[in-house]
Amino acid sequence: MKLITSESMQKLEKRLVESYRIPTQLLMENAGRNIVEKIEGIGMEKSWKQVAVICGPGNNGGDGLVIARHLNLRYPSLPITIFLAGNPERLKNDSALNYEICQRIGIPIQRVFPENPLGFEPGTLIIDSLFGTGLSKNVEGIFQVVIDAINEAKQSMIIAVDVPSGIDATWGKIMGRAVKAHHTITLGMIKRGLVVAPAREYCGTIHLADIGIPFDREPGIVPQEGFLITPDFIRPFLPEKAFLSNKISTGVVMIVAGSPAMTGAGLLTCQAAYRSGAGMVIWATNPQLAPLVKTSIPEVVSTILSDNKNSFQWEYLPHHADEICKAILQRKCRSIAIGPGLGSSWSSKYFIEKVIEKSPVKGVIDADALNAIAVNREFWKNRLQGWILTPHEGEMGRLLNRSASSIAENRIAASCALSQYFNCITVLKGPGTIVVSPQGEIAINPTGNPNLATAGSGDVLTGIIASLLAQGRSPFISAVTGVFLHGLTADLYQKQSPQLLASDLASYLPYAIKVVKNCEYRLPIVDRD
Ligand SMILES: NC(=O)C1=CN([C@@H]2O[C@H](COP(=O)(O)OP(=O)(O)OC[C@H]3O[C@@H](n4cnc5c(N)ncnc54)[C@H](O)[C@@H]3O)[C@@H](O)[C@H]2O)[C@@H](O)CC1
Ligand SMILES: Nc1ncnc2c1ncn2[C@@H]1O[C@H](COP(=O)(O)OP(=O)(O)O)[C@@H](O)[C@H]1O
Ligand SMILES: [K+]
Repeated sequence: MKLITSESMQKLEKRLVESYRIPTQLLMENAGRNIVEKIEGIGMEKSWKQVAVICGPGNNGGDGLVIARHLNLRYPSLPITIFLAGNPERLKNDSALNYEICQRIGIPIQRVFPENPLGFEPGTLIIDSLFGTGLSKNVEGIFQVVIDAINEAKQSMIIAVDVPSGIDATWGKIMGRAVKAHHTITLGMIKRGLVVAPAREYCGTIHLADIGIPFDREPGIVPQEGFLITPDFIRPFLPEKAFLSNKISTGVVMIVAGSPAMTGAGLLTCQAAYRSGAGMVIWATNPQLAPLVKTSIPEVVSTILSDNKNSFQWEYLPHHADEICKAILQRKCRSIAIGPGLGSSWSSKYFIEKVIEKSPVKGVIDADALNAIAVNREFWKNRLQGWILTPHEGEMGRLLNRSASSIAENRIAASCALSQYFNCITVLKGPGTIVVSPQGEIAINPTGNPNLATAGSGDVLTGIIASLLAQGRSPFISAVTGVFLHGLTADLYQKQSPQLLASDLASYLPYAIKVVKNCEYRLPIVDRD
């Protein structure tokens, strides 16, 4: 499902208004009335004491004025007040017209001044029409006061019109302050910034309302600025074993993960690779771990790396890289996953770099392997074409030589920067995982929940993506399909149990695959009814 930026939405509307000759007044009317219809589906079964429609200085405020009028028509006994933040004399065109209509109808309008701050009594339905896609700078002064008052309202429901005010609808940034809505009814198309963190948390449930423009009639003119991953999109790329397939033709994965202190990382990665359809999983393991591998996952084939004769504790050494490259060829591996639980010693860093440099196949670079790349980032610039990097914000910060908090502020921009720098596919993990290609394709994942914040869940993701790669999917498609399935597994599991372990995730994965295959899953965040 296509996502759109604020700039493109405004341009597109202008263009379609011209080509279809739909007056903008009609669009605002459609927007307001269709939003009222959605509001009726969402929140009118409760008997609200009053409705507060908070209107700002632009067209988003104009939508609010139309909403107030239609609510007033449908619920004549419900007290409705319009709170206007801004000077009514400076309202323009359609907003000015709707302001006048509301005045003439006699809907109470209260102008908001800094000296008489807003407060909402419990039981208020609040419609946030302060800012939409036209927000152009950080929210300050009276607007900040209004947003704080909305967020402090008790026993109320907050419904944001188009976007929660204070959100940058292109990048998903919080512009100083933002309304924390229970529902967001977005107009025409889903704005890209709504579905990524940190903004996603401010949107509540996202609904789509139409404004009377046939956006989908001319898909060619809607720019490619990102898409939301959907079950329909990933369905053709799910694991599928052909009638004549054998374990090699299905796909062989090489896993380079785990160490004596972090065995679980390797086990989870291997398990996830099998559960997502790989024909054979090879684990490059060390002599100390080999017996454990056999008992934990009997299906795993191990390539036992040579013993370190002179050292008490086994560790990864650069010459092990040659052994792995040899095994990749011998075993006909089609992808590699490297990183989880490898440790951060200098010898493991050299080893990791050597594997990535010499490996005959490409794949997923995660965890300790990301940190090894980060230490030598200038060397790796532009050299990771075809590889998939799966950092969380901390790892991404190290890779870009920036703080994790600056990554968190604008996750899409950071992901694009990483893909550009290393020429790689980027998977920035976290709520609303982002997948970006060096060509600028941007995919946002709607699945997943905070139960995934558990040790080892990233290792499972690495195994899934590497497995899909081995099954012949392209790197971008493997990443997109992998993050969706990983998050969906957690969402489905949550219905059965509030606690998720990474090993549950690996075991439950086939169920998520089945649910998508059988078209049994609908995205919960978008209500198209
Ligand atoms: N363009 C169209 O044809 C349609 C637009 N619609 C609505 O129009 C909205 C976009 O309208 P606008 O472009 O007028 O934008 P907004 O209504 O989001 O706000 C823009 C206004 O706010 C001011 N402003 C921006 N950031 C500010 C800040 N931080 N502090 C103080 N003032 C600030 C601007 O100077 C401008 O006056 C959409 O979100 C949607 O709700 C709908 O009515 C449907 C049709
Ligand atoms: N709050 C959250 N909401 C959704 N997904 C989350 C959340 N927290 C973590 N995740 C997901 O869980 C996984 C965690 O991976 P990672 O940080 O590498 O953990 P680990 O190294 O312990 O395996 C990622 O796929 C991430 O997207
Ligand atoms: K708004």
